[in-house]
Amino acid sequence: MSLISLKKLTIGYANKIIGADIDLEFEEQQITCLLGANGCGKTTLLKTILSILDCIEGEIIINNKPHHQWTRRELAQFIGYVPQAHNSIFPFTVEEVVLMGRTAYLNWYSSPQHNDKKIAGECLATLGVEHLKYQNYQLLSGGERQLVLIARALAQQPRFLIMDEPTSSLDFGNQIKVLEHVLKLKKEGMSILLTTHQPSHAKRVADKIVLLHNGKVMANAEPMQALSISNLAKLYSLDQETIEHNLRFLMAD
Ligand SMILES: Nc1ncnc2c1ncn2[C@@H]1O[C@H](COP(=O)(O)OP(=O)(O)OP(=O)(O)O)[C@@H](O)[C@H]1O
Repeated sequence: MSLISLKKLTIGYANKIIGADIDLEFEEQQITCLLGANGCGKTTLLKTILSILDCIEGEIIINNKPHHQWTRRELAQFIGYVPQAHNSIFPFTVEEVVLMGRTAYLNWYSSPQHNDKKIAGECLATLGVEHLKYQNYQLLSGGERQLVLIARALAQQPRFLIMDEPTSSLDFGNQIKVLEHVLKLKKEGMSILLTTHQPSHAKRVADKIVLLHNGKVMANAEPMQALSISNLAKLYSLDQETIEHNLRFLMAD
């Protein structure tokens, strides 16, 4: 079953179209990886699905309901979001940042309860960063922040998880831990859409790979088919020999 459908979507900003004619289906309990060159519009697409940005044309159907019929609260319970790691303006503790993931389940007048704190603690423990709980989020390293933002999205307990370059600041061990965790979440029933600049990461976890190029979906297929040498060469504007030569060193097989 398709959890999210994008129909003839045009995405972008005022006076600036970034992508058009985007037709995609995100299935239940599947991992989709979105790849494309810097600036091709991956984050713009994610933010449009999340209703952070309005779509210029077309339609987004979420769980059989047009996205404009969803309230912010309903959407936050359905879709979790891991943005690219960023600084916080206020000196929140790590626990407070993760508890923000529980906001969708709180009334406007209520503060997080014991159960919310328990869930936040469990999410931090799952990612191996429970020891950071009372630290100032602003003082964490980029990789630590990234793990905390994943914990915050897990605290949302969403059905669909959107992750924008979730492994970009992580050391090799934590990259593997996050990829393993993504596979575990899928096993538990979650659907995931993530962007990455690492074809090997996409190959490791994806059921389906979407390549975004020049504002269009260039490929939407199973990993082996999507990650062909000719597709990668076109996507990253390199010749096929250079891609082939380097993949021998960079990919596992
Ligand atoms: N608020 C904005 N207003 C106008 N243009 C923007 C805005 N935000 C981003 N852009 C432009 O939209 C284009 C797509 O940006 P986007 O962040 O979606 O790319 P991306 O594929 O996620 O890039 P990267 O891989 O480098 O993170 C870029 O040319 C960027 O400069």
